[in-house]
Amino acid sequence: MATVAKIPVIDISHDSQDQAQVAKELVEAAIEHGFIYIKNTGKDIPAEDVDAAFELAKKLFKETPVEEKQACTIQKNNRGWSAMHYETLDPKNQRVGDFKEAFNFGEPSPTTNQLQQPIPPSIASSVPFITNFHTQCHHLSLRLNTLLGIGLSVTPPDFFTSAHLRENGASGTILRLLYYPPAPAPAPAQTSSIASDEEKEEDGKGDRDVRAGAHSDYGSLTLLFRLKGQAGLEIQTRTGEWVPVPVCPPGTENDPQPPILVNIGDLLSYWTNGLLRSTVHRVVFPGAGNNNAVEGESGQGERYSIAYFCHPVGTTKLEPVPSERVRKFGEENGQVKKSEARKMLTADEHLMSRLQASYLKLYEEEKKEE
Ligand SMILES: O=C(O)CCC(=O)C(=O)O
Ligand SMILES: [Fe+2]
Repeated sequence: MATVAKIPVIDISHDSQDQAQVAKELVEAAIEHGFIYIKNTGKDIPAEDVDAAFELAKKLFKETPVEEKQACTIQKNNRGWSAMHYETLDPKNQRVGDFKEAFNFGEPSPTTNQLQQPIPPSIASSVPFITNFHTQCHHLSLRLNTLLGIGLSVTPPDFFTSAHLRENGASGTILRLLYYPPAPAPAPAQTSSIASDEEKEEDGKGDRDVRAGAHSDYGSLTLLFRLKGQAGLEIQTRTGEWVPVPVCPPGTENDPQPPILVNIGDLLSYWTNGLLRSTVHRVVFPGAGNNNAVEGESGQGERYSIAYFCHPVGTTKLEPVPSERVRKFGEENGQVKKSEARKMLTADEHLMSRLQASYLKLYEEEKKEE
């Protein structure tokens, strides 16, 4: 069995807890691993709502006619449907796009609470549920931002939180439903040896599809919901190895839901001079010919996940955050000089540059039209 990622499990659900201590644990995990399990006790996001969100994903990916989804094809605003192979998260190494389908919901309008994008008629009755789930994730991400602010002694302590408030402006925040179909049947044996095929798979450049290519996330924080038994997510350790991230780490087996996996995105890493770590990860097909499988999980069947990509208000200027620890880290690691030289980006500019690299077709087509 595989050696699994050693990611801390943190419980932020008790109001009576020592917030400074929880904040410290969260920040240390964000620095060391870039990934943190948040125990899901159902207080922030009720267990039945997580179940309902996965039911909605099944309806969208399994029962909705493809024409309805096509009419909502993803746009430059990053909202809508992304068909199989449409997105390529690791364009340098992938020959084909990701073996997945996804649907992105942008933030509801702060004034009307409506989604501002086309929605397939088959799931139109679920719009109030989607906006509510979006808002529940928003509140959890605000709590995490507040704890990060406390843990990093940022001044004022609500610096991160106020940069993320919906009422302070529009952001690139997305709630994304993901569907990964079952593993394709292995290609018929060719004349080449099995060993060399395996070698090609090892470096991610094999013919066999990768579910989500190696990447780091773009925003500040990502909240990831997964289903028990469905393997596939791996992170890259500091020494370059790929290790699986179990859905239910020890101590969470009896919780109402698997923990919510939180990871730091590139924007927050950039904003903190690289102190908080944006860790590279991918989704693969563990199991066949690869021993990176977690006990009790399977990697060949279909897989669902739900990601909430949290972004600050688009106009936020990404100057290093006001924290002594961030400043010192930047100085010690030569980041400060670089940051003086670097063009000061806004959160929207930062996101745009990343989207262009992974939606090759969308931006190629637009280039031709220009
Ligand atoms: O499906 C997963 O487990 C992870 C997906 C992911 O990393 C992403 O969409 O950015
Ligand atoms: Fe990701």
